[in-house]
Amino acid sequence: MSVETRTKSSVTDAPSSELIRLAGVTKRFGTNTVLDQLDFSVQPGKHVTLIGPSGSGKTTILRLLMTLTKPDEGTITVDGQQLFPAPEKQIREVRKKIGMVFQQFNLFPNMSVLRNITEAPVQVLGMSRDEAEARARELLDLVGLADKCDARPTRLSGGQQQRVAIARALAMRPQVLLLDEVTSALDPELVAGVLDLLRDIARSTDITMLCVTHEMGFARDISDQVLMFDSGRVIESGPPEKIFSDPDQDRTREFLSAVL
Ligand SMILES: Nc1ncnc2c1ncn2[C@@H]1O[C@H](COP(=O)(O)OP(=O)(O)OP(=O)(O)O)[C@@H](O)[C@H]1O
Repeated sequence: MSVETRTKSSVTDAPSSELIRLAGVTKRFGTNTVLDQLDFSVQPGKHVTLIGPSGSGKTTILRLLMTLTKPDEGTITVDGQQLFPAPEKQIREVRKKIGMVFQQFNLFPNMSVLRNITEAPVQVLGMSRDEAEARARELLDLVGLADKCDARPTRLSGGQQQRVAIARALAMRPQVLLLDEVTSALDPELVAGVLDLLRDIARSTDITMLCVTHEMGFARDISDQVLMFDSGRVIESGPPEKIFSDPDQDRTREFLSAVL
């Protein structure tokens, strides 16, 4: 794969700093405390998977990082720059470092596949249209859709739409890729192809991944670290071989026995 400049060879074995840090983050919806004094950090180039029961707050963390919602308390820092609280201009700068792929693809239905991918690099990064298109074609090749440049997303299968969404996220050359249950809306026969693509991206680039998934095999394959959530807190974290085979917490064991 040739995702420019972000090959594994540029990763050192011991990343020196944190790329993402959440400190004392609390998020409430009305009287519902969804995240409760949450602390965790992610090192550059690492793949961290969030697992846990429905409603435990996993998606809310990704939405906070995307600035789609704000914390009630605490700080969030990305690449040394504070995201909350911070002035608008700084938030926009930090946001450029983060790409997200959603469960429901969220493509623009009235734009071609190519335009879906080029729009943000042109509008947000100020890239020339020629450069953005060259990059988009390279990414479409990467995700196996080189022949779909001119198609409308609605003419594509769910799996193909999700591949376009992955290409669109990568087009911004993010340092961090957030993946929110990206195969949950797909027909079962399309799931493996999308997960294989993400495995390839995880293996062959140095992009940092924060991933919410119910696909435990995928989590086991790509993760450097798994965080087990329950009621807005991380109740256990560790490498996948530990969490999936010999967790410390009964709650983790109980959750895994229900989903594996
Ligand atoms: N905009 C909102 N308004 C009110 N409550 C919300 C909102 N967004 C999320 N919640 C509540 O916050 C809690 C955590 O939701 P979140 O989506 O983060 O959980 P999750 O762990 O990702 O769950 P799932 O695995 O089902 O996606 C849930 O109780 C949810 O109902």
